[in-house]
Amino acid sequence: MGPPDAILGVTEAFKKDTNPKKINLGAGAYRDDNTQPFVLPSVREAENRVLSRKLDKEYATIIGIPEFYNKAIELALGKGSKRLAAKHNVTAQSISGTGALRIGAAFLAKFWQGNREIYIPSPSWGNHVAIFEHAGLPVNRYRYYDKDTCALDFSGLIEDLKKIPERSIVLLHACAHNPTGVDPTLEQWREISALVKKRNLYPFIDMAYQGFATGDIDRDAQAVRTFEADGHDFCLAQSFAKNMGLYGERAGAFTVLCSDEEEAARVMSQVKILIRGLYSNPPVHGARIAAEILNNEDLRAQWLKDVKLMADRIIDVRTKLKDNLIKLGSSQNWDHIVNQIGMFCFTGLKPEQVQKLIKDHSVYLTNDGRVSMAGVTSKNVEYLAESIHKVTK
Ligand SMILES: Cc1ncc(COP(=O)(O)O)c(CN[C@@H](CCC(=O)O)C(=O)O)c1O
Repeated sequence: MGPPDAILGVTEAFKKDTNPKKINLGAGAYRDDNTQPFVLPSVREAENRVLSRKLDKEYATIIGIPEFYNKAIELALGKGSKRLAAKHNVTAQSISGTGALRIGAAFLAKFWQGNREIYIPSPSWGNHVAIFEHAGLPVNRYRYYDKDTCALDFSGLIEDLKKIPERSIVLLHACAHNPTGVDPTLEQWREISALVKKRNLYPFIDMAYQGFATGDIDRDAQAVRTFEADGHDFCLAQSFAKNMGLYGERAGAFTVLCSDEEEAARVMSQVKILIRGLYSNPPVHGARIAAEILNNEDLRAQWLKDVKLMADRIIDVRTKLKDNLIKLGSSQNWDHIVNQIGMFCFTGLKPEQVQKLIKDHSVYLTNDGRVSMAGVTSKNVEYLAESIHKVTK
């Protein structure tokens, strides 16, 4: 019997709890201030428009719906991208962000001729290890988080990037790092990019939260655009689960940024062969909704308002949680709750404290102390602060 998933298993345990005060801070899925799932108004309207066209249910192409994947990569690189204009990108629709990572893992496992290891941050999203190991790529780590300061361990990151064997693959979170909520500054991204170039490392950028970190889709893409501007070739995984709330629709995109159009044509041929053998072709409905938003200015404008509303609510409850902990007289420094960004807060709670929160207070979070801030609301934040205070004083 295998163990429950470290992240998705938290929600299963939460559902079984009968305590009316229970709080689910497990899976990184946005909730409104009433802890309800939120279907973005832009998504509802886009879906209505798609349905009104009474489209067929035929297979998409192996690489999906062009109106979706062409706009997805443009969202990431920006309308002025020189590499897009030069057709250096190989972009395919994927089964959300996980699927994009999996195509990339399969592609690199088959064709990468450099050092056949991928280095991911310590810590990283729990599923990264399984995705790359299932594809046959050994996973190693580089330092990323300083648990004493609850902030980026930039010197450790740089030191490790200097030691990683040349031509290794390096996984980078574009924004809203999961689970720490700690991102490099733009200046630090520039240093990371220069070092990755100098050490001849190959970047695989995971952008699962574009727009969700700051509420600004361009600002959240700065790391990706810095790497493009610096001339890197790289893989990119995009998810529209969080920033469009299309969790169950599985809308994502996978890109390989190649050296030239000719290489892109060869890479595209191989990506198609891999996808065909993995799942043949992707689901159409979610991609049609996302395409409707990305191709229609009125819906895109509404979407930008929707994604900012989500990001702003998260930022608001971060402040409320910290203020409540201070009001309770907590002696701990909780600055990191407001300094961290995106869906998650890496609280610093130890596993034994997490277990007490779950067992004694019905507050559910992952064992590493990660809190999905989306589960915090103006109604439960006081109870949450009291519970955290009781297990940390
Ligand atoms: C960094 C990162 N990459 C990729 C994904 C995959 O997202 P897709 O849904 O496949 O587009 C997630 C989702 N992580 C969230 C959601 C639950 C999960 O899949 O673990 C989380 O960490 O709670 C993520 O945090």
